[in-house]
Amino acid sequence: MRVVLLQIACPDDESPADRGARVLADLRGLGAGEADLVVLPELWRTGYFHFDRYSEDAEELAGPTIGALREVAAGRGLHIVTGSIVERAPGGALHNTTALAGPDGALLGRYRKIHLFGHESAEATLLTAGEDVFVAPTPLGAVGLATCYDLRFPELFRLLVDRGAEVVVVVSAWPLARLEHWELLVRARAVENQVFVVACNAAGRHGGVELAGTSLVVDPWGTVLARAGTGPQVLRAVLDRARLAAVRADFPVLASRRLASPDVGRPRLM
Ligand SMILES: O=C(O)CCC(=O)C(=O)O
Repeated sequence: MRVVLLQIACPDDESPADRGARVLADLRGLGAGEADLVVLPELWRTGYFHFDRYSEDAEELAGPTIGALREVAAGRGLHIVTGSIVERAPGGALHNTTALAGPDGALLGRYRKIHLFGHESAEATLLTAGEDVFVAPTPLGAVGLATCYDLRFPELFRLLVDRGAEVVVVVSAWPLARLEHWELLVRARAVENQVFVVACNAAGRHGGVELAGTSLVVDPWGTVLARAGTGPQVLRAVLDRARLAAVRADFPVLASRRLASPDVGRPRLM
């Protein structure tokens, strides 16, 4: 599987509409056969730290941003993890929502960020948390989705693996101030779950926050297959599905789990 990550900057002086047009042009410019899966970061159109724009920028899942990305997916015959939008749900609630589009333009599903971020962030007060984990079977392997702060919650990733995920795509707007955590957590989630982790971050500065960039593609052994710099960048990697099977067969850690087994009672508290 050839993956392409668009590590996008969201500068304050670029409107969401202009950014949308720029990113669509970049996507349409991808060479034929260059990618099987393209990934965009978290709230790339609005800019994660532009909390004042969340409400005016919110769209339905069937709105123009996801619609345009689905058209590109169909036109180029590739899967796209759309990065997230501020989704206005039918009942009016706002969510941080990422969609997966298939190579025929079909919407294969959507993931609403479960762990909303509240540290120096208004996200947790403006948005409503999702409740459902997301894994979709694709010809490329089973793809699970997670969003940024979710990285700090290993139980979510274990659930994704229990549901068959082979590749977990994490869309992010992770600040530079915690770059060390980002690298550590992306690799840890890959190693402990023996999955590929494709972590696409935003770059540059917006809303007064410097983002980390440093998008990463990590294999199920924890080996970094590709790492971006801190600026805007297109990052490429090739995922070999056989590698996942080999790691799990040669070093079957997941088979040693005790607390998930119905044969093991509740752990005793000492
Ligand atoms: O957990 C962190 O340090 C960053 C989280 C974040 O920026 C987000 O969830 O958007």
